[in-house]
Amino acid sequence: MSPSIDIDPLALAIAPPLNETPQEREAREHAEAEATRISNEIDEQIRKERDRERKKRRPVKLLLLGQSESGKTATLKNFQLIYARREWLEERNAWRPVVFFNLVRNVNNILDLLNREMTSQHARRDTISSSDESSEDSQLPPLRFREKHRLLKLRLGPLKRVQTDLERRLGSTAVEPHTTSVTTAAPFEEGLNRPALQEFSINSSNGWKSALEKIKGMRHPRPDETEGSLRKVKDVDDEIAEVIAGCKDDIKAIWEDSTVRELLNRSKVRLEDTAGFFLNDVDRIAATNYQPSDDDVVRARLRTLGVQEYKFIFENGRTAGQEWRLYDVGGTRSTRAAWYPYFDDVSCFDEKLAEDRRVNRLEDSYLLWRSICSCKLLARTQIILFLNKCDLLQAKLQRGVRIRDSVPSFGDRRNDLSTATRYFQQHFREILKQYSPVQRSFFVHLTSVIDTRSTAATLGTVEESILRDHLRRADLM
Ligand SMILES: Nc1nc2c(ncn2[C@@H]2O[C@H](COP(=O)(O)OP(=O)(O)OP(=O)(O)O)[C@@H](O)[C@H]2O)c(=O)[nH]1
Ligand SMILES: [Mg+2]
Repeated sequence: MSPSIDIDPLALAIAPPLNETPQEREAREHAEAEATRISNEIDEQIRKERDRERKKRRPVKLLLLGQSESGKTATLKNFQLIYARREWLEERNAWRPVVFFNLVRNVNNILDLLNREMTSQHARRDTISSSDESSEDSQLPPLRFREKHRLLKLRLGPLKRVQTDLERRLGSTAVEPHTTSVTTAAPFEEGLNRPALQEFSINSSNGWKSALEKIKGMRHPRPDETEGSLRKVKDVDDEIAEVIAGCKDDIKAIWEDSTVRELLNRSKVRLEDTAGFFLNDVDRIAATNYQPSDDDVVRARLRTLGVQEYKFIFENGRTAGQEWRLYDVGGTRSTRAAWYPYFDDVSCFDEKLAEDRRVNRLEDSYLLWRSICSCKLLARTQIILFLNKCDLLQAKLQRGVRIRDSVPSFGDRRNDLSTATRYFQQHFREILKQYSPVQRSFFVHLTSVIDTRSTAATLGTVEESILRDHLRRADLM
């Protein structure tokens, strides 16, 4: 039998030559050691590179903060519109009932006001002798309501039921709060009583995201759902669209009526500035075949409850494949939680918080900003300030509203957009400088996030800056 069977050919190949001299042996061993060292170095480099890649590929986390109605969710929608287009298109139609709901709510707000005024005119007429001469209203000529107004009220009556139906479907995210038990603007104050946990849970089961999921689920039935139940949902949708389409002319008539406009003026109600305003788009929306446009979706309003986590992978651009996690928090005082880049609204200097009418919105913003800047937990976090709703600020100033009437320190400065935004920015910058535990840069953008085109450019800059910060941290880790 041949003994070669036991010999490993590889061992044979790398075995030192049999007639090796001591010098040759030393040279060989030195070369082998050098080769091992280089190989280990390469392995180490590969390991480090992989590690760095892994850290860089960690999701970028972005927390959207700001008062209620300051435009956080609208900003998130802009991110989705630009960077996750496919998903956006899949979701776009699910916003149809939300736009219907917003439009119907606009109309019902007018009807409520009209009802109240007409009823109180009746009551005043009945007690004319005891009228209050000193009241401001009595100095103005009474509004003249005609048969037309009575008929409009009657014909638009079914929209009340439509609103109730939609409210039931969308859940509490469709209801705007008018009171709060929380009296602080600052979410990070020491000793602050933390609100009930359920308000803060991620993916809270009653926020706008789940309302949307529910609507989407209704359109794409689960396998266990019968065709009948799907048809029912579709019927309800179409029925609502038909009722609204049937009211189109009356909706336009009530919105364009000069007496109603005067009533809104006297009541200091500016529906154009309210969340989810669609009365100027009735021709398009009050149609049975209505499909929301991109802009409609950005402007549609559902309140955020708790914290809504929204994940997406960049589909295109330099960072395609990078995961981003956006946390969209509810902005009412009772739902303010752990907050990051801070979004705010500057058109609000003369407005009060919806949930607490005693509090000026700008004052509340300053307090919030201070609380975020001084928070030790966020000391090394990049903060980006969006001074949002600049379009509404511009319109307000053009109407002649004077800033100094609500903000005395504004003094005799020019009452125009650039002076106002410079003034507000300066104030936010000083707070940042004074209250940040560690010095940090001040990043600020003047925005109108319902303008998707200009917001795309802003978000490009923001993306760049956030990623740079993200990569710098990855290097430090
Ligand atoms: N005109 C105008 N409207 C805006 C702007 N940004 C947001 N809106 C509208 O304001 C309303 C409220 O915006 P949201 O994004 O829902 O506000 P939010 O900060 O998420 O509010 P919460 O969820 O209650 O905390 C929506 O109808 C938006 O379309 C803006 O720059 N200009
Ligand atoms: Mg929101």
